[in-house]
Amino acid sequence: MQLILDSVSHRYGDVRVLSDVSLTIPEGQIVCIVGPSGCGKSTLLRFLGGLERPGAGKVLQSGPLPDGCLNPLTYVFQDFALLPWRDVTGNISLVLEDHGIKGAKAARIIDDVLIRTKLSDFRNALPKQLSGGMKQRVAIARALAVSPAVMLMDEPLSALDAQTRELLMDDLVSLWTRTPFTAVYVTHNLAEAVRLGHRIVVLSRRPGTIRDVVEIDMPLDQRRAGNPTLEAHQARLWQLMREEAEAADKELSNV
Ligand SMILES: Nc1ncnc2c1ncn2[C@@H]1O[C@H](COP(=O)(O)OP(=O)(O)OP(=O)(O)O)[C@@H](O)[C@H]1O
Repeated sequence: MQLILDSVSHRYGDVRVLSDVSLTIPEGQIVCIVGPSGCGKSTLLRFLGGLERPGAGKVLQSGPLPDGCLNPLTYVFQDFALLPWRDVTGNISLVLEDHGIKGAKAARIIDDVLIRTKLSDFRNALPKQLSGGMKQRVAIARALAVSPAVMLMDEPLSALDAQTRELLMDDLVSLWTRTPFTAVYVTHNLAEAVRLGHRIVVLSRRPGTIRDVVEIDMPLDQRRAGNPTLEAHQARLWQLMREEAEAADKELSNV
């Protein structure tokens, strides 16, 4: 399934947040969204997920859902959003219980996502016993359990330290390489965007419009820190972001 934003604009009261954003999220790709603070990235994600409707324009879904899909769209948040009183298995089974899936069928799905996220040895751990990186793996496993058509990821690694972020990026790359998934990935971190994004959408300052779309056709599993092509993309993205961030800064200081 692919997601399409068609001329989406929105305002909250007097504040124009997004202006005429048209974008396609192709099946099997990770699309990163970057842009200065407050330009409407999370708002865009909420529109894509159907949590809110834009004031103008359309959000469309096209094409068939993946086999076994329980939720077409699922979120992964920065703060993990795990239930503290449920262990790893319990946190994952929750989303299956919502669909009446229990017993052997649930166990099969849970085993599969635990293997894919390297969590099999931690199935009985409570969230408080886990590091931040492991908690985010549980949140990713829970998202995968519903076989979503599109994962909507809002700064999923930004609460983690730099080393853990690296490890999680490696995990996301190997997850995608084994079974390509579709994701919209909001981040402030340009190194993350060039590592994980097949396509990187740069939004302008508020009201967010599409400033540029950068395509990177290097396979994810060949992208290494220090690669000159990636560094060139990152420098170009920073140039665009810098202009927008500086302009946004000036606007705020004039208020
Ligand atoms: N429910 C809401 N009601 C009123 N204003 C809102 C609401 N949600 C977001 N905003 C405003 O809309 C603008 C865009 O917010 P949004 O969170 O989408 O930006 P962002 O690009 O994700 O920001 P950041 O990078 O800081 O996370 C901000 O000015 C924010 O204060």
